[in-house]
Amino acid sequence: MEALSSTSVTRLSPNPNTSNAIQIPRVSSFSISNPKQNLGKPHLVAKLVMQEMGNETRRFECRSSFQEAEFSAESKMAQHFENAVRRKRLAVFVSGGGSNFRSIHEATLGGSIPGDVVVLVTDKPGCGGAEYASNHGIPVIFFPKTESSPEGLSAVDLVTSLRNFNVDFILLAGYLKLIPGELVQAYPKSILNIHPSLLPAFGGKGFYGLKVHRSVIASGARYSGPTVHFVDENFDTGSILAQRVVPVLANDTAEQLATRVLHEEHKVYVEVISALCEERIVWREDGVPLIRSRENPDEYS
Ligand SMILES: Nc1nc2c(c(=O)[nH]1)N[C@@H](CN(C=O)c1ccc(C(=O)N[C@@H](CCC(=O)O)C(=O)O)cc1)CN2
Ligand SMILES: NCC(=O)N[C@@H]1O[C@H](COP(=O)([O-])[O-])[C@@H](O)[C@H]1O
Repeated sequence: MEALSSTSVTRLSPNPNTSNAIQIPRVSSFSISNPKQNLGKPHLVAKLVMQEMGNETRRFECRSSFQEAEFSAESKMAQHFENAVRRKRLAVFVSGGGSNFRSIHEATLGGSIPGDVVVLVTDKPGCGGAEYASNHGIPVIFFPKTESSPEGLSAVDLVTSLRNFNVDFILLAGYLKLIPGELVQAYPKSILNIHPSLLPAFGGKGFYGLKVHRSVIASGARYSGPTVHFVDENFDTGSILAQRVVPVLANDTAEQLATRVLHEEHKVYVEVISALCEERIVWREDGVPLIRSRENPDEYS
């Protein structure tokens, strides 16, 4: 009887075009060295299929009649190593000054986000964000194509272009146009937006920039703050991932409140993008996304 020194495994590994490997896996293979294991005949090598049970719980199910194989410490380490080392490729969408874009870009350069901004997308080629991108050697794509701007890309061409850049995640940072269904479907659970109010309040069509802060002040709300959420096909209705609270002061102008909120935006967006790139987003059974703490993997926020 011939002993096997390794077991061939079919593994479902991250699809580079999705936020979370678990969603649309791509099949690859590797070996688990297993000197103690004797599966008998070589042609009866067990085919192991990794079943993704969420980011947290993973196990191998043995599809042969021989045995059920537990997810080994070694393969788990291999998975973590692969996730840890591959920097994610980011596309940022902007329409304005781009201070969130700059803070994201600086965090990628400074090491707090394990990813790289590989392309900037804008509907306003002359905006501050596009200028910053050009000055830093980041390619700029013009989107969308409209009657008044026929040089912009169509949604289908934008998806192709982002695929060509091997983009993993899309980050909206003050982008003021509706993201079309084609893009949402091409990047499931992989597009984030930051909005300058505590959603679901003060969101939706017409709520952007200073209009949001004016409405918050006029409402009498005593607290406001940014929300980071996944993008679905409507304005501001995607799953909420993180929020920060700031006070609304008695004599606030919209500009003062905007400055206070923007300060928090820069911090929370970088924190969330770090978690996304480190694959620390997990989806609760009811569909709410949570962030696993880097320091204490048993804690979620
Ligand atoms: N499919 C989605 N697309 C976008 C989302 C989203 O959640 N799902 N978020 C927005 C950003 N957003 C607030 O976070 C937002 C931006 C703009 C508007 C709006 O009313 N825009 C005006 C046009 C403004 C202009 O071009 O100057 C409009 O569409 O008439 C609402 C919400 C990004 N896209
Ligand atoms: N509804 C979308 C929206 O209002 N987005 C807001 O636009 C500003 C862009 O600033 P920036 O260009 O300096 O990052 C930010 O406050 C962002 O939350």
